[in-house]
Amino acid sequence: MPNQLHDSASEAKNVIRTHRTGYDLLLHPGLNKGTAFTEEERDVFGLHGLLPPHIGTLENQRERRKKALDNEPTAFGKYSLMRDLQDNDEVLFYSLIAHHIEELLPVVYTPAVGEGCQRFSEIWRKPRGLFISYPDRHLMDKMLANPRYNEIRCIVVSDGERILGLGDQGAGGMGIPIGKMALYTALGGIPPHHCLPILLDAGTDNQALLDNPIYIGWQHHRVRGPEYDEFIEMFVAAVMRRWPNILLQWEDFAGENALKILAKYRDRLCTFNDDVQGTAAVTTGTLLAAVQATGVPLKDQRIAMFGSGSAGVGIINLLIAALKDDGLSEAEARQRIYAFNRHGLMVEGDPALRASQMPLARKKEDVEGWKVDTAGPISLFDTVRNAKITVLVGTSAQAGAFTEETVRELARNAERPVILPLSNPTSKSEAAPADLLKWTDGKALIGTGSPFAPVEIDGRTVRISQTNNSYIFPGLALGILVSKARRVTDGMIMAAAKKLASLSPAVQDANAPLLPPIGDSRKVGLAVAEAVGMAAIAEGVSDMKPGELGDELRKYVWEPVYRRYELVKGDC
Ligand SMILES: O=C([O-])CC(=O)C(=O)O
Ligand SMILES: [Mg+2]
Repeated sequence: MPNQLHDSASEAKNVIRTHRTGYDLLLHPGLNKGTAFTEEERDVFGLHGLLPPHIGTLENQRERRKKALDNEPTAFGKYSLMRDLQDNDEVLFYSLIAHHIEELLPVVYTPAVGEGCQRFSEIWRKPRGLFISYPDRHLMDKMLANPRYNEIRCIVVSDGERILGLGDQGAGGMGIPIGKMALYTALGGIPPHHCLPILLDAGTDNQALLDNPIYIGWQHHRVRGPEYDEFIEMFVAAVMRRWPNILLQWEDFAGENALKILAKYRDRLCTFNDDVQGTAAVTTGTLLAAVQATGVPLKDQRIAMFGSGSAGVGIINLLIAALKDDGLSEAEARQRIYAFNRHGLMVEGDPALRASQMPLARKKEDVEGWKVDTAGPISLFDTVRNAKITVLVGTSAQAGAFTEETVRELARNAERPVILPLSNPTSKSEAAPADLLKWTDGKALIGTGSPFAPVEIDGRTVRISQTNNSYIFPGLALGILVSKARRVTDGMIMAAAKKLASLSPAVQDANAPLLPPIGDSRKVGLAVAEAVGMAAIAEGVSDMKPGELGDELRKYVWEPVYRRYELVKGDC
């Protein structure tokens, strides 16, 4: 019997061949069809009696689950139901999402996933993905060796230290790799059995978790310094031994670690950090679209980057590349950007600057002669006023940081100011779109990190675009996997950003939203994947021929439909 049949399904066209029968089959979320097993399959696989007599369809099943969701009043309750469904029947889970994408993405992903992580210990039920804790680090090879993981091609890994804007959630951070990989499949069409979410449990400094008797993680303060670096190194080495061609996505590591890890590993394997590069691509893509709508080229915009964690640094680096594409030199490009840490505008000589922030600081002479209201670090308001900022981007996790005074000042500098409060989840957003539109007389072009309802203003309805990396990472991953890219280059990230910008409704109509509707995310994912694959080929990190890519993409993409099952006799 071929090895891949040993512990997972092998798909040949629309047939699944498996040795599992009875209870064992029904308990496997990748194989379970519930009441949709046919009469013949119930005979062959020994399912009679384990299932009620009704033979259902995927449509019946969706209806049943949708009713249960509709009856659940809270977002967390819905999240919990969807997590259970995913661990019970993956085809049904993805089919339900595909049919209600606008409604269910905010349930399985941001913002509900935030509370899902905070309360992960309350709802932990079944194994999904891998928990690798620091005390178990010497068992890594053994854990990864399980034949269940033979078909894995991509991993999303977190250490739970900076979960969205919610800080350290310890092992509860596993909700994020699970949620991101759900979008790999839902939006990128990546087969679920190719995906492995991993949580590296290096402890937690969240006291509430350390004190909580039902906390599922390692109840210990975070391991830091050389021990932490060694833990990450052991992990990467073990992953590369097991799957030499793996795609490894880093997610929600604390800022300094995120940047350090990315710099250390990006030339050693096929890897990217979504908070650094995915967020950078969606933000740059949105800005490229927005500037077309404003009629003022990117090189003539003045951008305030409020927040300089992993996302802020990633965005600035990609924006500099985009400004250079627009004809500026590196030095001129840097002059266009005003970057903030939590104290204020970063200016050279400030002892509070971290190493990664130094290159982002303004020169002292840039701010000399500014009229400022407050002593100490320069505020966002004073920067907007003095530097005549036209674009405001927030990655600070400081709710309400874009105040009325600041936004009204911004509106004096541009006919159509661009405002992107990107912090997640909704409770951390730097501003609410309804306020931004009110304070700018409806003129602001807005993109938010979390989903927001449309806003009524001056008799029109403004749809709010969700500038979330979900427009990028599923397609980026798909493009990488299909082109068999060996590395993730800056050119591939920029190609994703530009492709997204080209799909913007605002490019056709300056009053339309900046990004395509969430309901089109799957189409966006495919388009981004193709652009990424082409860039990988152009940059020499993929050996595929450009003409082959489209066909390979279409062949690879997985659809949530039930397949016919055949029993394979095995010795296990
Ligand atoms: O997950 C999201 O919605 C966006 C993201 O990566 C983050 O906020 O860390
Ligand atoms: Mg993230």
